[in-house]
Formats: sequence, C-alpha cells, structure tokens
Amino acid sequence: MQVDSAQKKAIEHDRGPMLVLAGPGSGKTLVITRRTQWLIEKAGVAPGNILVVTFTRAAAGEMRSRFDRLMDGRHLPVSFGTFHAVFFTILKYAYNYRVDNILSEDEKYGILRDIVHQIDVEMDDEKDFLMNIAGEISRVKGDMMPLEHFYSANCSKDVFEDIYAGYEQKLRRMRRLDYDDMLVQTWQLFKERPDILLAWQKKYTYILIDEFQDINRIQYEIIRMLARPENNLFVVGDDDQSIYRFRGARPEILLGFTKDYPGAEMTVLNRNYRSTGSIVARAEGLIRHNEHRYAKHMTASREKGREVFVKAFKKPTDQYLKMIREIVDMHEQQGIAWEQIAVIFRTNIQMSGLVEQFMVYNVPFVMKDSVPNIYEHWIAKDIFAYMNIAFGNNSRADYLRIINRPNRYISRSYLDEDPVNLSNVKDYLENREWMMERIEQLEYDLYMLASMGPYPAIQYIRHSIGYDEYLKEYAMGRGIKGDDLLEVLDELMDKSHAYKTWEEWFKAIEQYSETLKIRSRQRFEAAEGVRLLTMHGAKGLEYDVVYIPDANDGLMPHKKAATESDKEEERRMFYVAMTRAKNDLRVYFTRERYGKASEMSPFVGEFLAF
Ligand SMILES: Nc1ncnc2c1ncn2[C@@H]1O[C@H](COP(=O)(O)OP(=O)(O)OP(=O)(O)O)[C@@H](O)[C@H]1O
Repeated sequence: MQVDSAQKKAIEHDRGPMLVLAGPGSGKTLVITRRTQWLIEKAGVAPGNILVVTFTRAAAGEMRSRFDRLMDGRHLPVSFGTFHAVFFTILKYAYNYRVDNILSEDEKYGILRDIVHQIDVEMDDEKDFLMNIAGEISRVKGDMMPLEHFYSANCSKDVFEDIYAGYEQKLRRMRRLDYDDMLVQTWQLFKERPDILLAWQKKYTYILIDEFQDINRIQYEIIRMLARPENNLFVVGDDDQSIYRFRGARPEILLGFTKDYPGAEMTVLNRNYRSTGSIVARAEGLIRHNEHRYAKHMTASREKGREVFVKAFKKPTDQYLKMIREIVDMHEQQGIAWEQIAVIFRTNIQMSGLVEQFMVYNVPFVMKDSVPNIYEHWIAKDIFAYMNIAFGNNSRADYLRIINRPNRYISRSYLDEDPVNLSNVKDYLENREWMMERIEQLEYDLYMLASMGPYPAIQYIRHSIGYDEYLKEYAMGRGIKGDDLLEVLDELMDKSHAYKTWEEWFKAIEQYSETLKIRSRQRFEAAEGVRLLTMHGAKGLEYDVVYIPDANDGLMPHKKAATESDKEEERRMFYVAMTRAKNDLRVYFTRERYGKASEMSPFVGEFLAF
C-alpha cells in the first residue's frame, strides 16, 4: 500500500516528540505499525525498546497482529499493551503483585454495596447509584484530585468522602488494587524511586500512543516521566473523536501537547480512506460547528458515492419497520453480510424498540453492550405489582412495593401477613377512619384495574391512582429530573399498545427478557447478525452500512447536555457514528415520541446545510 505524504512524515519521524492529528479512517493503525517497523528496520532501534500503548485490550491485540503481519509473521518483542497492562507489569516487578491482587468488578461493587448499606445512603436505584459512585471514585483518582475538592453529583460531599474512605480502607486491608490504583501507584513509585524509573526509561526508549485524545491526567503524567530524557514520544489522536470525558478523558492534553513539548513536530492525517466522499463531506459539515477543536479539513480518497440518506417518520415503530425491510433487502438482494450493517444509538435504552421488532421479524442481530431491560426497571415492577394484586396474588412483597406509592401513610407493620388480607388490615384499623378510607380506596382501585387491559390500566395507575404525582414528588425530594422517570412510563405505555390482555403481554415480556439475556451473553465479534451499538461502543469500528435512528432533538444532543461543552461532546458522538460508515449512511428521525411532537436533531440540519 502506498502511504501518503502526511503518513510518510509520521512514519519516518526520527527522534523527539511528535503529535499526529488524525481524522477518522486516515490510517492511524497503519501509521503506528509502519512506524514501529521503520524504527526497527531503518533507525536501528531494538524491538524490546519500543512500547506501543492503546486504550483497549482489543486494540492492542489488533495492533499486535497487524504488526506481526507486516513483519511477515516474525514475532518481535515489541511491547503492545494498554496503560493498565503496562503499568501493572511495572508494579509487578516492584511489589511482587500477582493478578489476584487486582480487584474484580464484582468485588468492587460488593464492597461499595456493603459500605452504602452500612451508612444507610438514600438512593433511587442501587445499581445506578453504585455505578455512578464507582465512576466518580475513578475520576478523583484519574484526575489526581484532592478528595476535599471533589463534589459528587450523586450524594452529599460527606457521604461521598465516607464511601471513598471506606472503600480505600477495605482495599488496603485486602491488599487489592483497582484499575485506577494501578495508575496512582505507578505514579507514586516513579516519584519515590528514581532508580526504578531510570530502569524503565532505559527499557522503553521509544513510546507510541494511540487514541491520545482519551488520555487522562495521571496516565499523561506517568508517560511524561517515562519518556524522559529523550522524549521520543509519538502520540496519535483525534480531538474530534474524544467522547469519553465522563470517564476522565482530557482531550485538552492532546491540544496542549505542543505547548508541553515546544520542539514537538506535528502532522495532520487528513485523508480519509474509509468512507465515500459524501459521507466525509457531511461528517465535516457537522463537526465544523464545534468551536473547541483543532480545525482540519478532511478529504476523501474514495469517490463521492451515494448521498447520505435522511428520512422522517411519524413514529419510532414506523422507522424500525422500514429499517427491517431495507436491511433484509440489502442482505437478500445485494448480498451484504449482516455483520456489515450497524445500527448506532445514542443510548442503549433506545435499543429495546428495534430489538423487539428484530425478534418479531427474525432478523439476526448482536449487541455490543447489554441493553437494560425496561421491564426490570423499578417503575415497571411497581406497575406489575399493582396488577398482580389486582389479579388476586396478594403477596406481601407486592403490597410493600406499592402501598405507599403514592403515599397512603400506611406503615409496613400493618402488612405483616403473607399473603396480605386487606380485610384483616381493616380490622386493625377500625378506629382510624382516615386510614380505613385509604384502604377502601385502594380496594376500589384494585377492583377497577382487574378488568382493564394493559394500556388503560397503566393510564389509570398514573392518573387516577396518582402514580405520576408520586414520581414527581419522589424526583423533587431527591433533586433528580422527574421527566426521566415519567419517560419510563411513557415507554411502557407505548409498548403496551400492542397487547389487548395482560396475559398476552406478560407472555411476550417473558420471551423478550429471556432472548435479551441470551443475546447479551453472545460474543460480539464472533456472532452473526446486524450490529447494534451505542455511539460510545462504535468507536474505532467500520461498516458498509450505518443507520443512526431516532436522530431527534432531546436525544441528539441528549437533553442532559446542558453546557456548550456538553453539546460539543454530543456532536462528537454523532460525528463518530457518521464516520463509521464506509458506503451507505442512513439517518432517521421521527415526528413523534411517546405521543408528543418531537423535532429533528439540530445536528442533522447542520450536516445537511453543508
Ligand atoms: N495510504 C493508504 N492507502 C490506502 N488505504 C489506506 C491508506 N491508509 C489507510 N488506509 C486504509 O484506510 C482504512 C482506515 O484506516 P484505519 O483503520 O487505520 O483508520 P483509523 O485512522 O484508525 O480510523 P478511526 O479513527 O476512524 O477509527 C483501513 O482500511 C486502511 O487500510
């Protein structure tokens, strides 16, 4: 393969620091593997002195095998690894750590759960809460931030500090380290032991880093130490594809690289070898609206191809049905492999509508991230508990779920039998008229629900029983957005439309949940089927055909994106999704969501106007 002049400049860079700004499909992997070859064959660098760092294990594996192929299958001792793998090796030599010193994700959540139960924290959904707290702990460590300067978005400052302290104590007692500790401890080791640092500096005299826009503060500080004194540091990245700010990525490090290394060379890989001219031009039309970026003009090496296809639909289901017809046609008539077709969503929650339709029409599919099952959401469980009771299954667990949702001011201690018998409860409450009234009202509501199909029953629970009001108060009391909770109900109602009886719906839910479980266990790379991905999960991948459905305002950009910089990150996500397409990009949006009017994503307007 003939390399272009910008690629050549990067591959043949001799000594000292270099920044390679590389657009999508511009041959980053090619440049890194060819440069590694060049260093060995032309600059005489020993393979063992070269370190190539990537962000995921999959990327390290891919890089290694592409390099091996380039070297005609000779397996040279170049180190390819993620930051964590490289730093863990360094720690292993220093402290005799073994792999079982690394904390597993399950252990991490077990420890956090115990601490949270001990200090009795208030939270809506335990799983979500723990995940957010784990993310915040990781960010404090990755940003090298003093704990006292950190404010949690999920609980009070004191509670966060207690959780953090409890977590750290437990890890030390177990002699375990989490992924972030690998970074923190390597940094400390290098600071405290110049002799050890020197040994590693001598080992890795040439360092190459891929996806440099995703680096965090502590990773960068360690790499800076390691690269001294010669600073043969070769970094490749694309600020326009930085979409991991929530995980601690700091793209400003890439943009500030030439300030940190004033003599650094720089080159821009701006030729896209992946996508057709139309896709490259539209993607550029979008990303140029970001102000905080290194402006680069991408050119396409391929022909113009077909225009990016944008289409409006009335409802989400119309859009899914059309996609299914097209996808089956592409596969059957044009012979496009299922695996070459990807559907990219902003969030994985969005996927359930298409997944259900794929199941109905038997289209094979595979998901990269597991899709949360809406029927297991606590709000769905409340609705189902109401219905279980209405149908005569008076389990205490169901009663405890709903008795104070909405608040009826009835203490759990009155519900001490299993199954619950409301007549007995009324007997206890004989003298308390206001409580009696509430129980009688509940009896009446349950009687009404028993004769209703799914859609009217949810409507009744929301508006006549007052569940919507309860959710709004619940959200207000916790400082969270009520709209997000109400949306779960909207989504359930949307789905309930298709079923006349609860029996039918419950059966379909069981089937759906079972299939979802099986699909989530399938290995993404190996399985056959259309690829369903989130924008985050799509990073680094490429497909013949890419669909971006639900390109609606509120989702793209997501309504949670409040600041200008949040919106720029959303635009980058959309850009990453668009640039995964090689030949055919289809962007769909709907005029309605949950029965309410909805607008096209402003991003679509931006790229269409270009
Ligand atoms: N000089 C070249 N001539 C022909 N094809 C090339 C050239 N350079 C790269 N390519 C091809 O372009 C495609 C994209 O390259 P690569 O996968 O390295 O992109 P990337 O920069 O990592 O993309 P992204 O950042 O979007 O994930 C590959 O199929 C690669 O073989």
